Formats: sequence, C-alpha cells, structure tokens
Amino acid sequence: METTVMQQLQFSPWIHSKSVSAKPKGSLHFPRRLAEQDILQAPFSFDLRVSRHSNHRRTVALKISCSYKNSSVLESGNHCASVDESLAIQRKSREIESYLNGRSIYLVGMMGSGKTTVGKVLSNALGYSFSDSDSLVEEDTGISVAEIFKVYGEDFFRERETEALRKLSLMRQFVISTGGGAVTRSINWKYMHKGISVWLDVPLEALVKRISAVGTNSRPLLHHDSTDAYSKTLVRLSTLLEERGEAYANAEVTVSCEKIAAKLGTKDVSNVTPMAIAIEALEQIEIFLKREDGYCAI
Ligand SMILES: Nc1ncnc2c1ncn2[C@@H]1O[C@H](COP(=O)(O)OP(=O)(O)OP(=O)(O)O)[C@@H](O)[C@H]1O
Ligand SMILES: O=C(O)C1=C[C@@H](O)[C@@H](O)[C@H](O)C1
Repeated sequence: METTVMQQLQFSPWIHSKSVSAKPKGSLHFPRRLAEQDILQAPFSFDLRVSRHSNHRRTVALKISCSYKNSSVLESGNHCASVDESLAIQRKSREIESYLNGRSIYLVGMMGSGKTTVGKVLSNALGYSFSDSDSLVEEDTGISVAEIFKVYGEDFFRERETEALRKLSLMRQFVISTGGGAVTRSINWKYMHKGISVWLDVPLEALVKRISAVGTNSRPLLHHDSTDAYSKTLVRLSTLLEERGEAYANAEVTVSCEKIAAKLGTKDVSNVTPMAIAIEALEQIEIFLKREDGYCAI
C-alpha cells in the first residue's frame, strides 16, 4: 500500500522579525518502524504559502508531503502559529530559563491529550531535546508498544516504561512525553519529580474525537474491532480517566484546555492550538517555579 505523509508547519518569525534569534525548527514524522533506507527513497514535495489574516496576523505555512510504499500509517499535522504566538513563546521561554535551570519537563495526560504534539513545540521553544517514553521502550525492546502488550502483557510493558523513565530522569534539558499510564506507578513519580511534571488536562469528548480520527491501532488499551469507533473509544477512555484522574492531578503543574478556551472566549476546545497550550504550559510552569523559589510579586 502506498501512503502519504503530510506535515504542515508554520514558520514565520524568521521571515519577518529580526528580534527572534532562534529559528523555529520543524520535523517530519515517520511511522516508528520505517527503515532508514525507505525514508531516503521517499520522494518529497514542498509547498510554501503565505496567508494574511484580517487582524494583521501573518502566517507562513510550509507543507511537506512524502509518499512511500509498504506502510499503512498516515500521519498528518497542521501546526499553525501566528507571528504573535511565536514571539510570545520565545519571550516566555527566555523568561523562565533561569528559573528552570535545565530541569526537564515531563508531560503527563491521557492518550491523545497532545503530549507529543505540544511537547515538540515546547522543546523547540526552550531549545530542549524531545523524547517519548513509549518510543524509548520500543527502541529498547525492538517491537512496538502494541506488540509488547499482545505478546508480553501490560505488566511487562509497565516495567519497561519505568526503566525508560529512570534513564530519562538522568538527563537534563529534555521535554518528555510520557505514556498515558505512567502516572499509575509511584516509582515513576520518583523519576518524574527530578524535573517538572505538567498535566495536559483535555476534556474527554475532545480526546475521543482526536483518537477516533487517527484510529486505535497503536493504542492497545483502546483497540477494538472497527465498528462504532467513537462510542467504544468513549467508554474505554472514560473508564481510564475515572481511574486515573487523581493520579494526573499529582502533577506539579496543570494545563487546562477548557481554561485556555475560556480565555479565548470560546467553550470549544478544538479551537485551542498546540501553540496556545504550549504558551499556557510555560506560563503555569513560571508560576510554579516562582512560587517554589519563594518569589513574591508586589
Ligand atoms: N491542540 C490540539 N488540537 C487538535 N488536535 C490535536 C491537538 N493536540 C494534538 N492533537 C492531535 O491529537 C492526536 C493525538 O496527539 P498526540 O499524539 O500529541 O497525543 P499524545 O498525548 O502524545 O497521545 P498518546 O499518549 O496516545 O501517544 C494527534 O492526531 C494530534 O495531531
Ligand atoms: O494510557 C495508557 O495506559 C497507555 C498509553 C500509551 O501512551 C502507551 O504507553 C500504552 O499504550 C498505554
């Protein structure tokens, strides 16, 4: 089967603003087990498009497309940021740099809460490396998370996940997307507390919509036969969320998509972009760090 990978990245400050020193970077993501040779043989195409918006915002989208054979995975993304947002995240990153002092950020949250998507925005802004504990487990074992669950069971996966977090806890200057269930083991918190833990709190309905859109093949705890994907995902996710709600709330910082939506004057969290979530995450991290530092605003 031939599959197309499309990733749309929004670049703007490096075209219009001299005040931004770090150039935004983007990356194109491939299915986890695609061989390097296959990637090299894949034809790419690029499309750069400038858009002007009614409120004087300018955005420049770089769309990268690529086709390759023997894969059934489709990944696509549309990561848009206005000039204002790009400047805001750069400014906020610089502001918290000295408080952060190289500590890593651990993103926790349900499957589909955006840990990977928002994590990459954050790591770019902070000049940190990005890592994903699920990918680390896959690299260590040589098989996918779905296969680990199928062949060895969940307990084996949880052991490997803890080992991945232990290794990550030895690193600095990382943004880490943790597995959705990492919060359920207390030993994992011991490792995550080496850095700052941030819960991406996304309402259940939004999670279900996102996951139903991309499918459950890579998410063994949600996987089901193909019929009625929305309601099956809803039931399973709501059970997990009920079981884990308190565990997520252990995070030092909470980023609520509903609160961001409310600030934007909407109730619809689907209007809240990964960039807006990343900016709110940095603001909440700043509040936490200043409180920890005994800082008192006058
Ligand atoms: N703010 C957002 N608005 C709309 N869609 C989003 C947003 N953030 C992420 N998504 C989409 O939701 C899906 C899940 O996002 P992502 O993979 O980042 O979540 P995750 O928390 O890492 O999931 P998992 O733990 O299951 O790997 C992706 O298709 C992504 O493009
Ligand atoms: O929520 C969970 O328990 C999981 C989430 C994924 O990130 C993987 O870690 C795995 O599929 C289990």
